[in-house]
Amino acid sequence: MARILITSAIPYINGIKHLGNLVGSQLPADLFARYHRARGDEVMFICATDEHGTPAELAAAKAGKPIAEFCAEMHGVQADIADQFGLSFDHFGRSSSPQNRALTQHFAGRLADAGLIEEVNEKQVYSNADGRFLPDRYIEGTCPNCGYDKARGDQCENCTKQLDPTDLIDPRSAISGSSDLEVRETKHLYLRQSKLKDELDTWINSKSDWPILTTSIAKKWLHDGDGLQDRGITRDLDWGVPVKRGNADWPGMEGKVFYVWFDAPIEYIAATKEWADAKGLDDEAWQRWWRTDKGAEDVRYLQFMGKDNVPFHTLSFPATILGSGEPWKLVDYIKSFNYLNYDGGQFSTSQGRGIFMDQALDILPADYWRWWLLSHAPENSDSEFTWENFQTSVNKDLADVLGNFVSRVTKFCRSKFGEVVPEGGTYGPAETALIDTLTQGLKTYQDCMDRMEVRKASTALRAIWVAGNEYLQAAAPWAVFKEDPDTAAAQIRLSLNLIRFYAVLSAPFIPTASAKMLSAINTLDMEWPTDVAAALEALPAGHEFAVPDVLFAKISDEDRETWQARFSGVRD
Ligand SMILES: Nc1ncnc2c1ncn2[C@@H]1O[C@H](COP(=O)(O)OP(=O)(O)OP(=O)(O)O)[C@@H](O)[C@H]1O
Ligand SMILES: [Zn+2]
Repeated sequence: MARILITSAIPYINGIKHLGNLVGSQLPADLFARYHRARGDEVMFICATDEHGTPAELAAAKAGKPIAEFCAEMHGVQADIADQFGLSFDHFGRSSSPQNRALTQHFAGRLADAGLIEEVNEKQVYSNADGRFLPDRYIEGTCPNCGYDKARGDQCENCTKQLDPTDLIDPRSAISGSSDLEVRETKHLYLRQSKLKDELDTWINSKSDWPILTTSIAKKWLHDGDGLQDRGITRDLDWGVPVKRGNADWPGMEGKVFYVWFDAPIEYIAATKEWADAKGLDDEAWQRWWRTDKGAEDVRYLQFMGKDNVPFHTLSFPATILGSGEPWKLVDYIKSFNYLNYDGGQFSTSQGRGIFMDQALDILPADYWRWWLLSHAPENSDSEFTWENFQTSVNKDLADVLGNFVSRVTKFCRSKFGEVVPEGGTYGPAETALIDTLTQGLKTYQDCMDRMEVRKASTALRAIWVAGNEYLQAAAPWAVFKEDPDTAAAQIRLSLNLIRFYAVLSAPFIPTASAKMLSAINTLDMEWPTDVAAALEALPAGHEFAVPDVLFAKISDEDRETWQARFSGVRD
């Protein structure tokens, strides 16, 4: 039994996530958490909400709520939707937790002691009307390059030129619109990542099995231009982890907080402590996942995220861990994703474009989405959600192949033998051939899952479903029954057992349908098959079952058109 630690990139708190966010982080993480549990591994699956930073403050202000209240509420909303999507976190924490506050301050203290933090005096734009420093992207003005009048202080969206806020003509606050701005001196802490460059480079180079997307992004940041840059890890904000050096105050840093990207990955660890605390367990319970001096040396740690998160997970967070000089567990494998696009454009939270998790569940159960998203995961390139493709995939894979098999077998059995696994007959060459095909198919499926190839795994699983359908079609028990009911009984006995086999193998992808299949087939036996022939005898003759309701309804052209129209605009 292996021990597998899995973390999903933590979703930002400012709103409900779209399907791109889901397939780029939480959903594939859940797929592998479920798979490893099914294989008998001990799994710790951690996610949380990412709650600090200016966008959260602005979202709270827009909602007319104090920030702490807003975050608590949104955490509840996200937790509930995650649950409805079947995301099987062991703990869904909050980066604003006291555990994360303490641990973030602890890491900062260790890094400072190791000489890896530099105090830098900077000039930054202060808005008198807003009573706060403005992050670069909250300063708007006219682009000196192209004249676009809504250029941001970090970049002009129109001509893509990288800017400094002081480059803007007629700068104003993007929050209040006020042009009463001034440049003030302020002090910030920088993480001296450049000092760890060689160590990080060696570590990345040792990861020859990582997705190219992951290592190429890491290497670009390590080597392009002047190489790995030091990174500001503090901000002049109210909402965040107060800057402290361990337990001690940090002179000159009063009233400042750590930058959200410093504390967010630390929350993976802190959330595991939240889990232990919530269960009334001692520190040993979470440290055995995270401290190599306390039992974590045999843990395999997998991270999941979209491509924009890769630099922080390949460089900044490892710099924090390595720089601390303490025996914290480093990630073993980073599964990163390209982007899922929506119907000819991008998903966008700020513009409300695309399908959001709550809306998706409003129209169809989670498994329809899970199947489509995972079987079209943007692994090797960006991929695109279109309603046509979604309709085709659901109707063909789920309704015609898997759903139809379950329905035909159970209904035929009920009509000829009753709702009980029939006895009599023996298996012949067709059954032996099927078992061979399934044995090969199972191996392929496991290999893909073990290599963490999501799309290929879905293809392999589908091929396993198809094999059963083809067998049933060729065996034709409905025709055989008239002449030779015993042989038909053997065919149906095998097919009913296949339903259990399918439920077990499919559970990581479509857990709800899988549970429905198991409940119809009336068994709690979810043992992962090692020997296909034996697995197909789990339900003996005489075992009772019930014909389930329709597993997957087909999507009609009318539904597709209605939904396409409904989701063509922006959400309010
Ligand atoms: N279109 C997308 N396809 C796949 N993954 C995505 C997509 N957009 C964001 N992600 C990933 O989703 C995860 C959660 O993202 P987060 O909540 O931080 O939102 P975000 O990156 O700000 O996205 P958005 O700006 O669309 O809200 C991250 O790992 C991110 O890389
Ligand atoms: Zn411009």
